[in-house]
Amino acid sequence: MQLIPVVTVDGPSGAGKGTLSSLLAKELQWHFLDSGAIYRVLAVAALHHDIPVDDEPSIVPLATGLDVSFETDGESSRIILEGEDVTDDIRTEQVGAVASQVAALPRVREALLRRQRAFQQEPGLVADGRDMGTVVFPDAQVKLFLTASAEARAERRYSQLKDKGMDVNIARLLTDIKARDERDTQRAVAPLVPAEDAVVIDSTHLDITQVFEKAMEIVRTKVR
Ligand SMILES: Nc1ncnc2c1ncn2[C@@H]1O[C@H](COP(=O)(O)OP(=O)(O)OP(=O)(O)O)[C@@H](O)[C@H]1O
Ligand SMILES: Nc1ccn([C@@H]2O[C@H](COP(=O)(O)O)[C@@H](O)[C@H]2O)c(=O)n1
Repeated sequence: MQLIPVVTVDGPSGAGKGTLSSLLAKELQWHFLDSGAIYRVLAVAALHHDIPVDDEPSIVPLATGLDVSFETDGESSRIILEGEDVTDDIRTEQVGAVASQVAALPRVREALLRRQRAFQQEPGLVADGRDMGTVVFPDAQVKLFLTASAEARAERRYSQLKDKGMDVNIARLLTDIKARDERDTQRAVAPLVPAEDAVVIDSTHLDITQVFEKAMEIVRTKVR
């Protein structure tokens, strides 16, 4: 049986995983899984339902029955949670921080596994996250680990949020990024770590096109 090919892109917050993964998915004409969006939607659901972020027994059923749909219409895609469009709401730094707390709960991660694996569909999948190559798709044909210095990532996030007209402070962003790195790398289950067979790309001094070309070079050698 021919396995449906998967390219995983893991790495810390703001490294450019989403940007790279969507470019790869477009180039290959494959599906795209933004697994962070699932954790972010769960964080918003917990906030909506007034569930404390460390209340694992209440968040597990919420994760299992999460009423979310990812609606794509040509170039644009919307995320609908319990009938409400949360596409923009999930992208705030506050929701990112809550998502990383919820994501540290082992049974919550377990509850979201099947939902993520369901994205592996013909003709292939590009999966973006923290544990795509280590836990969710351990048999992926290509595993990339995209990183960059915390300072470069904070600057990128600063420009991104400024462009959206948001009032942001770079020192605060750097502190938040370091706190998220600490939580994501130190958690007991599925910590952020490169898979043993991952190729590490440090994008600190690379622009988006250079990262994309490097990644495509690796993909071409492994996927036919
Ligand atoms: N190599 C790069 N050089 C400069 N800017 C970049 C590069 N890669 C991505 N960016 C910019 O950095 C910002 C963050 O990128 P992106 O959202 O892809 O990161 P991410 O790793 O998916 O973050 P998160 O895990 O928090 O979702 C975006 O504004 C993107 O355009
Ligand atoms: N596979 C994943 C993806 C995400 N997380 C956690 O969710 C937070 C938000 O993710 P973004 O990629 O959208 O920034 C992130 O900080 C992780 O804590 C995860 O654990 N596993």
